[in-house]
Amino acid sequence: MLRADDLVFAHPGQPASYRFTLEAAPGQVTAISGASGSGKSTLLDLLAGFVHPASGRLTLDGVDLLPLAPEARPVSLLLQADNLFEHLSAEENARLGLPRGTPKAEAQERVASALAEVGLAGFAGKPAATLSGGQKQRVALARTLLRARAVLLLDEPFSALDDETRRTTRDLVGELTRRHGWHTVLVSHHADDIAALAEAHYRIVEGRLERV
Ligand SMILES: Nc1ncnc2c1ncn2[C@@H]1O[C@H](COP(=O)(O)OP(=O)(O)OP(=O)(O)O)[C@@H](O)[C@H]1O
Repeated sequence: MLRADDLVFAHPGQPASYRFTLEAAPGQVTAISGASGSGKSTLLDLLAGFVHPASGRLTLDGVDLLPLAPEARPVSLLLQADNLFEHLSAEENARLGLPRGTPKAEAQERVASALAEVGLAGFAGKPAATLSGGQKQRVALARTLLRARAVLLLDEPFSALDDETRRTTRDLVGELTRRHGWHTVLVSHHADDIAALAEAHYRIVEGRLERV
């Protein structure tokens, strides 16, 4: 279980502070909604370690995450767009999820398997710049698979996609979350995405997370 207990944070120069408490279970999508400017990205930044709370606790299965730098946290982050290096191929982008020094043959096999799992077998050599928005998100998910981190943070990951692609990409996120036991935290202001995907839903109101 990913748990945030009373994480207190204020942006420099802002008088009001946030106080976030939430639980995100493995194999489930936990949705976060809230008005523009309510603090959704700030919450993800706290979970990822890009900003530090003044007080509170953040644990994954009892392990304290707060002392860990962002790259040492068991956390992957997927944004609305711009998740890939455009000049690299699908395969090269996905491979960035593997530890440096992974033997070449093993890396090729694991990248091919991850691309197949996200429905992109046959796309390995394509430059990212030539992929559609949905295909790019799938490559980013393949990289996340290879990273094998227990927490996946998604910041409006379907917003740049057309309706049909958003449904299939959304279904894929749900499948991968269940299959790999990810603690997936989805920031979205789309009620239909939340209804289709999330087992739990919090809304940010006046700096607090309210269970919906
Ligand atoms: N680095 C910063 N310094 C000061 N204030 C900031 C900083 N980053 C964000 N804020 C402010 O904190 C508040 C919350 O911002 P945040 O980006 O977390 O909201 P959000 O809910 O993700 O909004 P949106 O839905 O519009 O993306 C906003 O009022 C924003 O202006």
